[in-house]
Amino acid sequence: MQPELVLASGSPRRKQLLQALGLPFSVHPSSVAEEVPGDPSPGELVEILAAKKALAVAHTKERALVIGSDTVVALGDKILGKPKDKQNAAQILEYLQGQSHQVYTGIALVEVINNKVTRRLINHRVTEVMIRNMNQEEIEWYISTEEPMDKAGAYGLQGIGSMWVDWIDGCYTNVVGMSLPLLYDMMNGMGYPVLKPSFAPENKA
Ligand SMILES: Cc1cn([C@H]2C[C@H](O)[C@@H](COP(=O)(O)OP(=O)(O)OP(=O)(O)O)O2)c(=O)[nH]c1=O
Repeated sequence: MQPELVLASGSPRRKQLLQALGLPFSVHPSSVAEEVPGDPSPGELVEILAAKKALAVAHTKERALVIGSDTVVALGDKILGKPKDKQNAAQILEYLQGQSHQVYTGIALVEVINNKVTRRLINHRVTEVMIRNMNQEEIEWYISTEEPMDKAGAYGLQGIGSMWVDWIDGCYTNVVGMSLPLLYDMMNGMGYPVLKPSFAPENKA
């Protein structure tokens, strides 16, 4: 039986990114709480959460390679996820604007064979992003588009938010939700060559 490639994510961006690989896959969002005890660094946090998401879905599979991912934004001693509400989105944008910050995205690959987790590989990448100064009118207008509301750091580099992103240093897809060069390396490293795929066709049922 061929393994199924499964994306353990409800993020439309991650689905679009994974489609770029041209492999058949299914989407099974996980419903884990995005909380981690202690005081992890941003890199540790995104790796732990990516693994948590992938493992939760892996436990429901018989034979699969499950991909989990998590993105946060870090500036100074603050780690920022998605805004809680519009007021919080404004606070985050006010905090980020005018200086560069780091976007961390973790990827976890979990292999399941005969209902057992056989292997896991976890890693992350960091990209530096510079958001230029935004005035009050720009922040309010941007939030009224709703784009910031489901994104770490309250902006979308791939969308309207790009108007205020002066530059990035590092991997673009890492900011948008999943570094494709990292995923490519991890899949190849785990013995699932992207260019010679052997996954089961997508189950449409
Ligand atoms: C910084 C940034 C983040 N994002 C998104 C990627 C992620 O979807 C989201 C961060 O939230 P996550 O908690 O990483 O992911 P999610 O809740 O959207 O999906 P799931 O947990 O089911 O995988 O922010 C962008 O789309 N563009 C950007 O420029």
